[in-house]
Amino acid sequence: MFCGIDKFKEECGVFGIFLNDYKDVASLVYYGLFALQHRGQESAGMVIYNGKDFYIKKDVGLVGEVFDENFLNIKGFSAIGHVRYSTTGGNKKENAQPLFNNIAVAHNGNLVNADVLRKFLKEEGFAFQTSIDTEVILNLIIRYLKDGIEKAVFNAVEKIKGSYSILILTEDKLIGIRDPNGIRPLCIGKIDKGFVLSSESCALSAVGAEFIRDVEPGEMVVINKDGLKSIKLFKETQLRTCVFEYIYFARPDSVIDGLSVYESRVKAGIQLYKEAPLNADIVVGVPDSGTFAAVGYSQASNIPYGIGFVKNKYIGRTFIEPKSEFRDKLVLIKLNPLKENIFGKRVVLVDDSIVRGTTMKMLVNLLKRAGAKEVHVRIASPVVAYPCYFGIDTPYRKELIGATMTLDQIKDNIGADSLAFLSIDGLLKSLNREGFCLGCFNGLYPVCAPLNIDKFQFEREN
Ligand SMILES: O=P(O)(O)OC[C@H]1O[C@H](OP(=O)(O)OP(=O)(O)O)[C@H](O)[C@@H]1O
Ligand SMILES: NC(=O)CC[C@H](N)C(=O)O
Ligand code: SF4
Ligand SMILES: [Mg+2]
Repeated sequence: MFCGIDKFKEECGVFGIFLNDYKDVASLVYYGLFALQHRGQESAGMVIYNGKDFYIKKDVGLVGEVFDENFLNIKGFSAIGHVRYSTTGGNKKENAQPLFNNIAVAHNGNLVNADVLRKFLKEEGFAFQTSIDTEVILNLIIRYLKDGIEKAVFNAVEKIKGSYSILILTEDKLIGIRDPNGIRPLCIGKIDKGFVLSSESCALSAVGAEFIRDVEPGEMVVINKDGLKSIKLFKETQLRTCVFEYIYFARPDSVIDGLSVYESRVKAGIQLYKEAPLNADIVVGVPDSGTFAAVGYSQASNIPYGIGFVKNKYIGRTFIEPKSEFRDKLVLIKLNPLKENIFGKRVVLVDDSIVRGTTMKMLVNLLKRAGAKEVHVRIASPVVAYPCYFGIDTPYRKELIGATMTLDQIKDNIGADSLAFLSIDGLLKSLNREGFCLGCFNGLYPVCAPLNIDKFQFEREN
């Protein structure tokens, strides 16, 4: 798959629908998952309920590859779907979500105490079919199911720690839960005589649903034929949305917890100019996610924005990575500099983030070879110096360029004429509110993070 773990990987996306009519729920979830494809490209899956039976389809691959016409023609009342980027447990068919055992569960996030709970459940006789943390959630719910699904969910979330936006599908209910810190997004939409739950609002538009609101941190929403009810699962909650959703992960046409992702990126670019101004001839953004901050930097500086790179639009994230000496040069087939705009110019090169620094090093080099007189790098987020434990597959700390080098060393390493990152204060100013997880920038996480993290910890047990 694309690039191995050499940068922050996306997370997962969940999408669910509950209708009072017997309709094409499979197609609707398919469209929803398509709109969330950027959140996970390893595997996809869906569970449909037609009033009598559950139908399940999941596999490794993209949304467009996993579901066939026969499956998508199944009609029903409700369905949930998932796109996965693995954080606990490898990328294989058994680990694809939703998980199913009379109820279906789809999870975005990562548990930090899955190991203890898995051991506890195994001692109680629960069998595990997968090596993912999500199965702990499913088995905990099943353990308490005799008291009814709502009570079972309540008891299960009391035990799990970490980040989770979860969808649960039963014969008569669609349930959505967001962890007490609201680390991963989840929102509610209205469609015909029913409701939609989605990781991001961009997927609501894809099915013609109308955005109602975000699920609150620590809230459970239960949807059935009588409508939607809300239950508070925790006494104490706080909003700590992952700030990287705004910086890089989420689609720019989504609005998360009241903030437009697009606007937050443009504003980060404006703030970046205020903190690190300079004179130059052209502002260039790194496609895709660096583009918006570049527009902001250009607006604030009055330096014209120009296209600096042409991106090969067929380079999906499923690009097979050849195990060859050219591995490091993958970016060359993704982005090609536009000499006409670059030659002889002082360029401000803006990207949303630097993780390992491999992308930026090559892009600076490409611009210089295309005749740029100077290349000044501006990054619209602070230095990533700590890993993430909450649903992002991060490189180890020693592989983060910001954890091992000073600013000057990074500048020299990537070959830039100057380099500046947005400060944490500046980032918060551009977002214009508080209530974020900033763990990968300051090492302070909303939930105690484990000392050792091993994505494949359960692989060896099965
Ligand atoms: O420092 P690095 O480890 O090289 O990673 C940082 C780069 O990775 C991301 O882009 P990515 O290529 O994943 O996707 P994009 O096209 O959506 O921006 C991010 O936007 C940076 O450009
Ligand atoms: N990226 C995610 O949200 C992953 C969800 C879950 N931890 C898994 O590995 O499947
Ligand atoms: S550590 Fe970083 S990537 Fe992980 S949830 Fe917090 S802000 Fe997001
Ligand atoms: Mg990028």
